[in-house]
Amino acid sequence: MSAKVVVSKRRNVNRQAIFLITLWPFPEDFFLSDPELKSKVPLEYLSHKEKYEEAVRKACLLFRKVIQLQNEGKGGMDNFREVLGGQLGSAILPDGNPITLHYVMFIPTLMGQGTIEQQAEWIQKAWNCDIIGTYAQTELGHGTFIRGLETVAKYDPKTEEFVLHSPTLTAYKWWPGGLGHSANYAVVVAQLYTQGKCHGIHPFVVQLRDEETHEPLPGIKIGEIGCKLGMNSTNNGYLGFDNVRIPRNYMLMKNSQVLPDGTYVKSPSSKLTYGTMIFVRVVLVQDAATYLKKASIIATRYSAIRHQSQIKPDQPEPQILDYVTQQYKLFPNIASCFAFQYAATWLWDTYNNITEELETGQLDNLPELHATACVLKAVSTADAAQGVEMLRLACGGHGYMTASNLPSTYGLVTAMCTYEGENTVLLLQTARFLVKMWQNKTNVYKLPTMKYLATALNRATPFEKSVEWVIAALQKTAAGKIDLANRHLNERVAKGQSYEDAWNNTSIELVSAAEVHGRTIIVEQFYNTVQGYKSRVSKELGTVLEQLLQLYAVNAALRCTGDFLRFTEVLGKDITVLQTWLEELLSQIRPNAVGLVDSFDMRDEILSSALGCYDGNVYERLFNEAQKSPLNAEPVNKSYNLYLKPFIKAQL
Ligand SMILES: CCCCCCCCCCCCCC(=O)SCCNC(=O)CCNC(=O)[C@H](O)C(C)(C)COP(=O)(O)OP(=O)(O)OC[C@H]1O[C@@H](n2cnc3c(N)ncnc32)[C@H](O)[C@@H]1OP(=O)(O)O
Ligand SMILES: Cc1cc2nc3c(=O)[nH]c(=O)nc-3n(C[C@H](O)[C@H](O)[C@H](O)COP(=O)(O)OP(=O)(O)OC[C@H]3O[C@@H](n4cnc5c(N)ncnc54)[C@H](O)[C@@H]3O)c2cc1C
Repeated sequence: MSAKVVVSKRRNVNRQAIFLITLWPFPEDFFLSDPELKSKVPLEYLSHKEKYEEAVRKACLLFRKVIQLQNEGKGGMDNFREVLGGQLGSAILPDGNPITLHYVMFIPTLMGQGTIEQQAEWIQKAWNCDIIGTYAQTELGHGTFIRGLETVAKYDPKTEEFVLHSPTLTAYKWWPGGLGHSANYAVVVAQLYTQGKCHGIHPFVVQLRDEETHEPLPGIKIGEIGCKLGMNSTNNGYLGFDNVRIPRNYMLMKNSQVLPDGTYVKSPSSKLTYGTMIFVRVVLVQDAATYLKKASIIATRYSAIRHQSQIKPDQPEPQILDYVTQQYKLFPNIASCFAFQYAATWLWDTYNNITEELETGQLDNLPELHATACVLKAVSTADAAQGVEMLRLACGGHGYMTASNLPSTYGLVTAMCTYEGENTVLLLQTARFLVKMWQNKTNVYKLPTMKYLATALNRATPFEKSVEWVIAALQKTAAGKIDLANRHLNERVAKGQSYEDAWNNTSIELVSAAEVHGRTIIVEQFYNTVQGYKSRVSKELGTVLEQLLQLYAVNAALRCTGDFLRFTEVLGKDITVLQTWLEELLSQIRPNAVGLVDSFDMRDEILSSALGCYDGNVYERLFNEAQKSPLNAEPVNKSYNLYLKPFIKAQL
């Protein structure tokens, strides 16, 4: 990963804004210049079935090109990450990729949960795409509470096979990407029974379809779940089993095993089964940054083009970018792009370090990684979804056009708040960990993202207009909220409630405490990154990064004013200083706004937006896109003579 300075000079605003980005040596042109990866007809004018068929065509070509690059020694996992992620991936397949799960969850699960022998058996086939897999965990009746999953896998020692069965309709797998018509294998998460005892959920490799004819195998009931808010080419499917037999060694046995006679060998930790879910949550923070960057570019460039109303009666209509309310919609989201990018990079490095430890049997840091991945996925995806919607609204009617690509981007980013762990549930997971740390304070000193909890509660944080103060105030607020929630938990238990009831009755506070903890981590990572860059970049870049950091921090503080007044020494007058500081920063960032989003370096083909093109020819592009509507192929539609005309005549 090489960091370079990209200088973006906008001719029509004649300003220089530079932005430090991490450049992946990724050959975008190799994909974007391929005519076969372009849609002949805008997707929105295809049928549901045509959209899926077009997505499969493109996905196969996309991955064929990635494998070609790999065979030529031009990159490996990074290329997959680029074509699967929210940048190039969603540009080529804006309605979702039906093969994503093969790479994002099927292969990682084989690697994370399979023995060496099983990896040898399955991984090459999967990498060669001899088989296409998905990850089938969620059921019609359960998505969050995976210990409640109903699909069963009963071991038959006579034949040394597992029998998979869906005892109820709610046991049907429901949601897995690519499951409907694309994948022919799946990792299926099921309740394992052997020797008459249930040992909880475990992962199994199951063949779903014939490798030649793609026909569903006997006992397999399979299909797609229908239209959704977005991602309608992802081919999310359903899967029911009617006593389907698989060999014993189709149970992924890295962590726990079933011996030929049916003896169950327990895993060193039941949590290791959850490993795949951490990986995706970690990469989703990067995707949240990517989708928010895309929407920020579109809305900021459009705001520089759009002229509307008057600020002064004798003046021409200004760029809407000059309205402070518009700047308030745009600039904090631009700052969030940087914040989530830096948090994603830090989390990715942390994940890789801890995953290496897990390989050596060291589980100490797994709980903190889980808690941190949960809260950063929840906060970044929620903020990104809210931000994309705010940026769409900032573009007025044209933001509501499909041609703006903002509705589709919203459909992609808002799904992230649900999949890979619904956000509230993940925040509660983080809260569970925080309360445990709080109750057992000796552990807190060791954990990097937690050590502030040891001192923050009793530390004086007199107000000052600085990022350092905001971080200290957020930390003190997080500690105060965890402490208060813990006290309310104990009070409820003392009044006779069970711990579980007390937990449920305190859960609003617990979720809120976890969220503030997450924001503390994000601001601190942003701060650390900027401090690290300042000595290595030009003064002007350092100034811009500092402005963005301050904007992100002061906006985070203003979102917490109620809690700040409760848990820190801040006073009402200090909140006024924060508000004024925010307005000063909006004005300081205004000259660099377009340059900053330019430096996200997303080409027009990636943006796929009539509003966000680099040349700014918004109106011509909107009008040209309108001509692609099939309705415009003829001046009078047949419905006139069939319905309208008789209707009108009948009224005369
Ligand atoms: C490459 C880039 C491209 C990106 C493209 C992306 C496209 C993506 C496409 C779409 C893809 C979408 C694909 C999909 O959507 S795949 C389906 C995703 N589904 C989920 O994420 C389900 C969410 N539910 C859960 O995670 C569990 O059921 C929870 C945890 C909520 C409850 O469960 P349970 O009832 O058991 O909870 P417990 O509270 O008793 O916890 C028990 C203990 O376990 C620990 N624990 C729990 N979880 C983990 C964990 N994960 N790692 C490590 N540890 C973990 C926990 O701390 C606790 O420890 P302790 O406190 O007892 O010590
Ligand atoms: C686009 C998309 C793609 C997906 N892809 C896959 C896939 O490939 N493979 C797969 O296995 N799954 C997949 N999923 C399913 C996804 O993982 C689940 O939707 C998710 O885990 C949430 O579970 P659920 O839908 O059952 O919601 P529920 O768990 O029923 O949640 C519904 C509501 O109940 C609340 N709730 C639930 N439990 C608690 C609790 N303990 N405390 C407080 N509130 C609670 C939630 O906060 C939420 O508000 C996908 C989902 C989507 C939207």
